[in-house]
Amino acid sequence: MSATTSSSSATPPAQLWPAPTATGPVTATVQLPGSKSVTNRALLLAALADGPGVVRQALRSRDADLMVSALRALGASLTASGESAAGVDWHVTPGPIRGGVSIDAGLAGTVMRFVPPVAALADGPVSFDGDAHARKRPMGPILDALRALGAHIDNDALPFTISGPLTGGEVTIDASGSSQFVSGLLLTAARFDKGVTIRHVGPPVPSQPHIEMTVEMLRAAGVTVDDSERDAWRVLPGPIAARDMTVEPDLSNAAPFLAAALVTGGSVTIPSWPEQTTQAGDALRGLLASMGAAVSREAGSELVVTGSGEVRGIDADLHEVGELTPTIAALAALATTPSRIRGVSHLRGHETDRLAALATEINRLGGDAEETADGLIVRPRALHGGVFHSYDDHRMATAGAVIGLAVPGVQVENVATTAKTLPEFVQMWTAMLTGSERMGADR
Ligand SMILES: O=C(O)C1=C[C@@H](OP(=O)(O)O)[C@@H](O)[C@H](O)C1
Ligand SMILES: C=C(OP(=O)(O)O)C(=O)O
Repeated sequence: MSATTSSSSATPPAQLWPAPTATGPVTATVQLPGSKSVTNRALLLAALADGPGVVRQALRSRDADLMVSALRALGASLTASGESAAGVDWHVTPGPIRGGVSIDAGLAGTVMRFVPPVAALADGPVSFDGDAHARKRPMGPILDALRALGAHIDNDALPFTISGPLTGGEVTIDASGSSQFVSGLLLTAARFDKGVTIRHVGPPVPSQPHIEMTVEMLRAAGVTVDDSERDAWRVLPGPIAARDMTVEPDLSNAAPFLAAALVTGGSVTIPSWPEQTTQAGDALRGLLASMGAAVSREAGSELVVTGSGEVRGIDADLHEVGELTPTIAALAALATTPSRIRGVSHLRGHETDRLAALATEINRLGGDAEETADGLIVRPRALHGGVFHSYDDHRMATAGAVIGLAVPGVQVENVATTAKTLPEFVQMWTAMLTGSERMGADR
């Protein structure tokens, strides 16, 4: 049958979600499920540990499910209990690391960068592939590093096959494209015979808090990590202790909900905001205050963000917290004064080229956004309705939802892509706007 007569071969129509427009100030308490970054580190460390462990209130999402499948394929046993809106408790029993398997990384940076070092310890070759766009995400520096440490790898990006043995040792790497190159090597390094010493040479490494998260979680598992020298990390070989730990709520996924307080002049409360955390989302407290919000932390560690009805522009270097850029850019598109976002050229290697995507989609709605070499300039201009494309990027989809709060007629294409880290996004967003007192996960 020819393509023109086969309905099954036709491109399916884009799924458009009418982003709800707020009819007044939002007042809501939003409980967020667990952090993607903490969940996927915790699962991987549990699978490499010296005995059975538990990861509690873990995120259930596409990226987390991909990590679970990858670790199972490599020989760990993971069983779920207590599944609720708050997440799931994973009981993880490590096993001998098994080769001869294929891993699907989807579009998950934490799978494509964190799992190959584990696979290099397997007793046979392990193949990796992912979504079409995943093949474009930068992998070269971590694959070169694994080669330098002893592994054989047949490509410089997805798809590739990796085989050990990997002994570890010293390696120099340019991690300016992604902090995940460093985190990926560090997470497994204690299991390499010689441990690992990583030296970064190149423009500054982004997302330092995510590297701190890696180091902190390794130390909590009894691993010796020396990060006293700038741009160098040393992990001694040794056991990774089995733990029983609980995942913090995902503070980066709080961003669009907190942004709703600014856009509508309302108030959004996030319970269980950690007192101390390495999550990038903690920077929202300062960023949203600069854009005009009143931000307070209440007893019992609730975070409350209250908008005045006016969103102010911002000049911010988001190099350390790049994953907050889509929400900040959406707010900038609704602001009364110009904004400049700097330091985030590495976002071109995220789920999509986020700088190009944000400028294109804001301008498609009548806005005035300009890409720079390392960020965006967004100037105030009245927006109109239209389709906001997500590019299979969960944070683009939620950025479209934020704009839709203030601009009637915004339709977000493929909002289902939010399943990467927050499968309940649409229900939680709708509940926030319809005034349910508490919504989201019960933590
Ligand atoms: O290690 C992690 O969990 C992450 C590190 C960061 O990656 P980059 O350093 O590539 O930006 C961040 O943007 C990503 O969402 C999650
Ligand atoms: C960059 C992101 O994800 P990943 O872990 O796939 O790199 C993100 O969640 O913003």
